[in-house]
Amino acid sequence: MTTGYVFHPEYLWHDTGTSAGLLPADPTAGVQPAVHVENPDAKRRVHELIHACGLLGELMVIEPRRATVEELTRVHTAAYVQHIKTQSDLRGGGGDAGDGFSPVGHGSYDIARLAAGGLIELVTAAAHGDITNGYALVRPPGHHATANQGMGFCLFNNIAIAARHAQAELGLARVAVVDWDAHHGNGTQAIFNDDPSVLTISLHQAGCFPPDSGWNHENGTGDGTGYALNVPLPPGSGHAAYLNAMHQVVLPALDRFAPDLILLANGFDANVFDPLARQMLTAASYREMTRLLVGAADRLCHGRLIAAHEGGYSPFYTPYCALAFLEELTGTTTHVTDPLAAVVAGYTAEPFLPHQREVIAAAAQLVERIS
Ligand SMILES: O=C(CCC1CCCC1)NO
Ligand SMILES: [Zn+2]
Repeated sequence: MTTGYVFHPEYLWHDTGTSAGLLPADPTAGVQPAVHVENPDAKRRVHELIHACGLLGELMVIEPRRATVEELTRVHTAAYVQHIKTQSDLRGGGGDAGDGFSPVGHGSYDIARLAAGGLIELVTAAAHGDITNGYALVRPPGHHATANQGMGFCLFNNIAIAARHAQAELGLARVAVVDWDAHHGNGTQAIFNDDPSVLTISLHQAGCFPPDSGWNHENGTGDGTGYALNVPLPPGSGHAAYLNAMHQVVLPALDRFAPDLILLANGFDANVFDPLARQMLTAASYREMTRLLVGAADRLCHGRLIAAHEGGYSPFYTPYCALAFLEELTGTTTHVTDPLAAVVAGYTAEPFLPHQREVIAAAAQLVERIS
């Protein structure tokens, strides 16, 4: 079993500026400049930990390439692609992808193409049997980007572009997208909303971002009815709720859909220390969730599970969540264990609460619409 790995220094050069964490600085309005929350640090530290603990040596490094405009426009409008390029050409950066929350630095167009191209190279390697599964540690993230709008730090929808490439070029007709980033995978859902060949399943903190998005009734439209599932978990949801959602919704949906490829929008921002959400997952939670997803991929599609890094903003804890994920993906262990496991042990003990059970049951009822 071989796990592919995509990383590139340019991903760290996507410049999100000195916005005050989330918003452009505005000193006269009292909005102080600050390093943007979607900055390279957490991702750099993930890569450094993978390297320092020796796991990098277990991975097949796959070189990314820049996605072509043709590959981008399988998902995005030509006008939007051009918008990102125009914003990226601004000397000194300061551009935005469309919602005021998604900085486009000088040169970010080519970096975002390299992120999407990294996913394309991984799914290609999996389709050719060169790797079983893989992980693309990319910036900028993608799962909020719709066909014509950047959103939530996302420029191009890396996962959606890879899904369309897999269908168009690699003969992988049925693609399942699981999104366990803390925020709703609205962009991916919108892109495939009327398409039964792509199943989207999003587990996220209810109503966190985008506002008023990712509710149970969002179940696909037209021919795609039944092929979008949402599990809007209440704030404070942790191990028990997420593992129940995996068992009651994600795995049964994947079994019914019988995908040729599983893509994972792999955000780690549902972790207990993340500044942009209020969930309580730990490295141990990600380990168990990954174990289940790897099992489903082995059962359904020759192990073909390709993950794209999305959110995850705690520079000190995200690396341990990512390492736990990668150890399960590769079927190996390293000498590094979560040094905060004892600190968060009580968090994982939170009970599975009725209001969480209700959300999961509502999503589980929709699974039978999948055929
Ligand atoms: O991690 C993210 C980005 C969420 C933020 C975007 C603006 C406020 C919350 N999306 O998955
Ligand atoms: Zn997120």
